[in-house]
Amino acid sequence: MAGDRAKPCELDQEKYDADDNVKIICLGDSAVGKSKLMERFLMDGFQPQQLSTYALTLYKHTATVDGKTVLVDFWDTAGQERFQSMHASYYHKAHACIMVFDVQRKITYKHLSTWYTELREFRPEIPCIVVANKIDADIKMTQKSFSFARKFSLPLYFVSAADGTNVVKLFSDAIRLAVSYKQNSRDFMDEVLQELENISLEQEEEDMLHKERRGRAESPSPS
Ligand SMILES: Nc1nc2c(ncn2[C@@H]2O[C@H](COP(=O)(O)OP(=O)(O)OP(=O)(O)O)[C@@H](O)[C@H]2O)c(=O)[nH]1
Ligand SMILES: [Mg+2]
Repeated sequence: MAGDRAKPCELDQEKYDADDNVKIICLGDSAVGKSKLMERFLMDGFQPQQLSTYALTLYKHTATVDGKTVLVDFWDTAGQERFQSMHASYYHKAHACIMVFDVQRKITYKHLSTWYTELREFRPEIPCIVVANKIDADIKMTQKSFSFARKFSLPLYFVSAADGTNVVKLFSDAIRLAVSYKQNSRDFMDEVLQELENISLEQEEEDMLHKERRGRAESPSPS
Protein backbone atom coordinates (compact mmCIF):
# COMPACT_ATOMS: atom_id res chain seq x y z
CA MET A 1 0.00 0.00 0.00
CA ALA A 2 2.18 2.83 -1.25
CA GLY A 3 -0.39 5.41 -0.09
CA ASP A 4 0.06 4.27 3.49
CA ARG A 5 3.81 4.83 3.64
CA ALA A 6 5.39 7.65 5.63
CA LYS A 7 5.38 10.93 3.75
CA PRO A 8 7.15 13.48 5.94
CA CYS A 9 6.70 16.43 3.54
CA GLU A 10 3.15 15.92 2.40
CA LEU A 11 1.25 15.72 5.64
CA ASP A 12 -0.34 19.14 5.84
CA GLN A 13 -3.25 18.56 3.47
CA GLU A 14 -3.76 15.08 4.91
CA LYS A 15 -3.71 16.51 8.41
CA TYR A 16 -6.43 18.87 7.35
CA ASP A 17 -8.53 16.05 5.92
CA ALA A 18 -7.76 13.46 8.57
CA ASP A 19 -10.58 12.11 10.69
CA ASP A 20 -8.34 11.14 13.53
CA ASN A 21 -4.94 11.49 15.04
CA VAL A 22 -3.39 8.84 17.30
CA LYS A 23 -0.16 8.37 19.20
CA ILE A 24 1.52 4.97 19.49
CA ILE A 25 4.53 4.45 21.72
CA CYS A 26 7.17 1.74 21.60
CA LEU A 27 8.77 0.28 24.74
CA GLY A 28 11.42 -2.35 25.42
CA ASP A 29 15.08 -2.81 26.33
CA SER A 30 17.90 -1.49 24.21
CA ALA A 31 18.65 -3.46 21.02
CA VAL A 32 15.43 -5.51 21.02
CA GLY A 33 14.65 -4.03 17.59
CA LYS A 34 12.16 -1.22 18.27
CA SER A 35 13.66 1.11 15.69
CA LYS A 36 14.21 -1.66 13.15
CA LEU A 37 10.55 -2.66 13.41
CA MET A 38 9.46 0.92 12.70
CA GLU A 39 11.96 1.12 9.88
CA ARG A 40 10.61 -2.10 8.39
CA PHE A 41 7.01 -0.92 8.58
CA LEU A 42 7.52 2.68 7.50
CA MET A 43 10.30 2.30 4.97
CA ASP A 44 9.88 -1.38 4.14
CA GLY A 45 13.60 -1.82 4.67
CA PHE A 46 16.14 -3.15 7.14
CA GLN A 47 19.71 -1.92 7.63
CA PRO A 48 21.37 -4.42 9.96
CA GLN A 49 23.84 -1.98 11.53
CA GLN A 50 23.48 -1.32 15.23
CA LEU A 51 22.66 2.30 15.97
CA SER A 52 21.05 2.89 19.33
CA THR A 53 18.35 5.55 19.35
CA TYR A 54 19.88 8.63 20.90
CA ALA A 55 16.94 10.67 22.09
CA LEU A 56 13.41 10.58 20.79
CA THR A 57 12.40 9.85 17.22
CA LEU A 58 8.94 10.71 16.07
CA TYR A 59 7.64 9.15 12.87
CA LYS A 60 4.56 10.54 11.15
CA HIS A 61 2.47 8.08 9.22
CA THR A 62 -0.85 8.18 7.39
CA ALA A 63 -3.08 5.11 7.47
CA THR A 64 -6.62 4.24 6.43
CA VAL A 65 -8.92 2.61 8.96
CA ASP A 66 -12.45 1.71 7.86
CA GLY A 67 -12.18 4.15 4.96
CA LYS A 68 -11.05 7.02 7.15
CA THR A 69 -7.68 8.75 7.05
CA VAL A 70 -5.81 8.44 10.30
CA LEU A 71 -2.65 10.29 11.21
CA VAL A 72 -0.35 8.22 13.37
CA ASP A 73 2.53 9.50 15.45
CA PHE A 74 4.93 6.67 16.28
CA TRP A 75 7.21 7.49 19.20
CA ASP A 76 10.49 5.64 19.49
CA THR A 77 13.08 6.12 22.17
CA ALA A 78 16.20 4.46 23.54
CA GLY A 79 15.53 1.34 25.63
CA GLN A 80 18.38 1.97 28.03
CA GLU A 81 16.31 4.73 29.58
CA ARG A 82 14.57 1.96 31.48
CA PHE A 83 17.08 2.47 34.25
CA GLN A 84 16.14 6.10 34.73
CA SER A 85 12.51 5.55 33.80
CA MET A 86 10.92 7.24 30.85
CA HIS A 87 9.87 10.87 30.89
CA ALA A 88 6.14 11.27 31.57
CA SER A 89 5.64 13.19 28.33
CA TYR A 90 6.55 10.03 26.42
CA TYR A 91 3.37 8.42 27.74
CA HIS A 92 1.22 11.54 27.64
CA LYS A 93 -1.93 10.98 25.58
CA ALA A 94 -0.63 7.75 24.04
CA HIS A 95 -3.41 5.62 22.55
CA ALA A 96 -1.58 2.30 22.21
CA CYS A 97 1.72 0.68 23.11
CA ILE A 98 3.96 -1.80 21.31
CA MET A 99 6.15 -3.56 23.88
CA VAL A 100 9.07 -5.45 22.40
CA PHE A 101 11.48 -8.14 23.62
CA ASP A 102 14.22 -10.09 21.83
CA VAL A 103 13.63 -13.86 21.68
CA GLN A 104 17.40 -14.36 21.77
CA ARG A 105 17.91 -12.50 25.06
CA LYS A 106 15.87 -13.82 27.96
CA ILE A 107 16.67 -10.78 30.10
CA THR A 108 14.72 -8.54 27.70
CA TYR A 109 11.69 -10.77 28.28
CA LYS A 110 12.18 -10.59 32.05
CA HIS A 111 12.26 -6.79 31.88
CA LEU A 112 8.81 -6.66 30.30
CA SER A 113 7.21 -6.56 33.73
CA THR A 114 9.14 -3.38 34.63
CA TRP A 115 8.14 -1.73 31.37
CA TYR A 116 4.56 -2.81 31.84
CA THR A 117 4.35 -1.50 35.41
CA GLU A 118 5.62 1.89 34.28
CA LEU A 119 3.25 1.97 31.32
CA ARG A 120 0.26 1.27 33.55
CA GLU A 121 1.26 4.01 36.00
CA PHE A 122 0.81 6.55 33.23
CA ARG A 123 -1.68 4.89 30.91
CA PRO A 124 -3.79 2.37 32.87
CA GLU A 125 -6.14 1.48 30.04
CA ILE A 126 -4.47 1.77 26.65
CA PRO A 127 -4.16 -1.33 24.47
CA CYS A 128 -0.73 -2.93 24.67
CA ILE A 129 0.71 -5.52 22.28
CA VAL A 130 3.60 -7.75 23.38
CA VAL A 131 6.07 -8.38 20.58
CA ALA A 132 8.57 -11.26 20.38
CA ASN A 133 11.08 -9.96 17.83
CA LYS A 134 13.96 -11.62 15.89
CA ILE A 135 12.17 -14.92 15.24
CA ASP A 136 14.22 -15.20 12.03
CA ALA A 137 17.21 -15.97 14.25
CA ASP A 138 15.43 -18.76 16.14
CA ILE A 139 12.16 -19.95 14.64
CA LYS A 140 11.71 -22.53 17.43
CA MET A 141 10.85 -19.68 19.75
CA THR A 142 7.43 -19.37 18.12
CA GLN A 143 6.56 -22.72 19.75
CA LYS A 144 7.32 -21.41 23.21
CA SER A 145 4.56 -20.14 25.41
CA PHE A 146 5.45 -16.79 26.87
CA SER A 147 3.35 -16.55 29.99
CA PHE A 148 3.78 -12.78 30.49
CA ALA A 149 1.29 -11.97 27.73
CA ARG A 150 -1.21 -14.54 29.01
CA LYS A 151 -0.91 -13.32 32.59
CA PHE A 152 -2.03 -9.82 31.61
CA SER A 153 -4.32 -10.93 28.77
CA LEU A 154 -2.23 -9.11 26.20
CA PRO A 155 -1.97 -10.08 22.54
CA LEU A 156 1.40 -11.61 21.60
CA TYR A 157 2.91 -11.30 18.11
CA PHE A 158 5.92 -13.22 16.82
CA VAL A 159 7.71 -10.96 14.37
CA SER A 160 10.96 -10.29 12.57
CA ALA A 161 12.10 -6.84 11.56
CA ALA A 162 14.84 -8.54 9.55
CA ASP A 163 12.61 -10.54 7.19
CA GLY A 164 9.35 -8.67 7.77
CA THR A 165 7.30 -11.54 9.28
CA ASN A 166 4.08 -10.18 10.81
CA VAL A 167 5.34 -6.59 10.85
CA VAL A 168 2.55 -5.08 8.75
CA LYS A 169 -0.03 -7.05 10.73
CA LEU A 170 1.45 -5.85 14.01
CA PHE A 171 1.39 -2.18 13.07
CA SER A 172 -2.00 -2.30 11.33
CA ASP A 173 -3.53 -3.92 14.41
CA ALA A 174 -1.83 -1.43 16.71
CA ILE A 175 -3.25 1.48 14.68
CA ARG A 176 -6.73 -0.08 14.72
CA LEU A 177 -6.56 -0.60 18.49
CA ALA A 178 -5.33 2.96 19.03
CA VAL A 179 -8.18 4.43 16.97
CA SER A 180 -10.76 2.32 18.72
CA TYR A 181 -9.31 3.26 22.13
CA LYS A 182 -9.43 6.94 21.22
CA GLN A 183 -13.05 6.68 20.13
CA ASN A 184 -14.28 4.67 23.08
CA SER A 185 -12.16 5.57 26.05
CA ARG A 186 -12.90 7.93 28.88
CA ASP A 187 -10.16 10.17 27.49
CA PHE A 188 -12.34 10.69 24.49
CA MET A 189 -15.37 11.40 26.68
CA ASP A 190 -13.28 13.89 28.64
CA GLU A 191 -12.39 15.64 25.42
CA VAL A 192 -16.03 15.74 24.34
CA LEU A 193 -17.14 17.07 27.74
CA GLN A 194 -14.40 19.70 27.64
CA GLU A 195 -15.55 20.73 24.18
CA LEU A 196 -19.17 21.02 25.38
CA GLU A 197 -18.02 23.03 28.38
CA ASN A 198 -16.15 25.42 26.09
CA ILE A 199 -19.22 25.84 23.92
CA SER A 200 -21.47 26.63 26.89
CA LEU A 201 -18.89 29.08 28.26
CA GLU A 202 -18.80 30.84 24.90
CA GLN A 203 -22.59 30.93 24.90
CA GLU A 204 -22.64 32.44 28.41
CA GLU A 205 -20.17 35.12 27.36
CA GLU A 206 -22.27 35.96 24.34
CA ASP A 207 -25.44 36.19 26.48
CA MET A 208 -23.69 38.53 28.91
CA LEU A 209 -22.51 40.79 26.11
CA HIS A 210 -25.97 40.79 24.65
CA LYS A 211 -27.54 41.74 28.01
CA GLU A 212 -24.97 44.48 28.56
CA ARG A 213 -25.68 45.98 25.15
CA ARG A 214 -29.45 45.82 25.76
CA GLY A 215 -29.01 47.40 29.21
CA ARG A 216 -27.05 50.26 27.70
CA ALA A 217 -29.61 50.79 24.97
CA GLU A 218 -32.53 50.81 27.42
CA SER A 219 -31.06 53.14 30.07
CA PRO A 220 -31.80 56.82 29.33
CA SER A 221 -28.71 58.68 28.24
CA PRO A 222 -27.66 61.51 30.57
CA SER A 223 -28.67 64.89 29.14
N1 LIG B 1 18.24 -11.08 13.38
C1 LIG B 1 17.55 -9.99 13.68
N2 LIG B 1 18.17 -8.89 14.14
C2 LIG B 1 17.41 -7.80 14.41
C3 LIG B 1 16.00 -7.78 14.23
N3 LIG B 1 15.53 -6.58 14.60
C4 LIG B 1 16.60 -5.87 14.99
N4 LIG B 1 17.74 -6.59 14.87
C5 LIG B 1 19.09 -6.16 15.20
O1 LIG B 1 19.11 -5.77 16.57
C6 LIG B 1 19.92 -4.63 16.75
C7 LIG B 1 19.16 -3.54 17.53
O2 LIG B 1 18.08 -3.06 16.76
P1 LIG B 1 17.43 -1.62 17.05
O3 LIG B 1 16.20 -1.53 16.26
O4 LIG B 1 18.43 -0.56 16.91
O5 LIG B 1 17.08 -1.78 18.61
P2 LIG B 1 16.32 -0.73 19.57
O6 LIG B 1 15.33 -1.52 20.36
O7 LIG B 1 15.78 0.40 18.77
O8 LIG B 1 17.51 -0.25 20.51
P3 LIG B 1 17.65 1.17 21.32
O9 LIG B 1 17.45 2.26 20.33
O10 LIG B 1 19.03 1.12 21.88
O11 LIG B 1 16.64 1.16 22.41
C8 LIG B 1 20.40 -4.20 15.36
O12 LIG B 1 21.73 -4.65 15.19
C9 LIG B 1 19.49 -4.91 14.41
O13 LIG B 1 20.13 -5.24 13.22
C10 LIG B 1 15.38 -8.97 13.72
O14 LIG B 1 14.17 -9.08 13.52
N5 LIG B 1 16.20 -10.04 13.48
MG1 LIG C 1 16.17 2.41 18.75
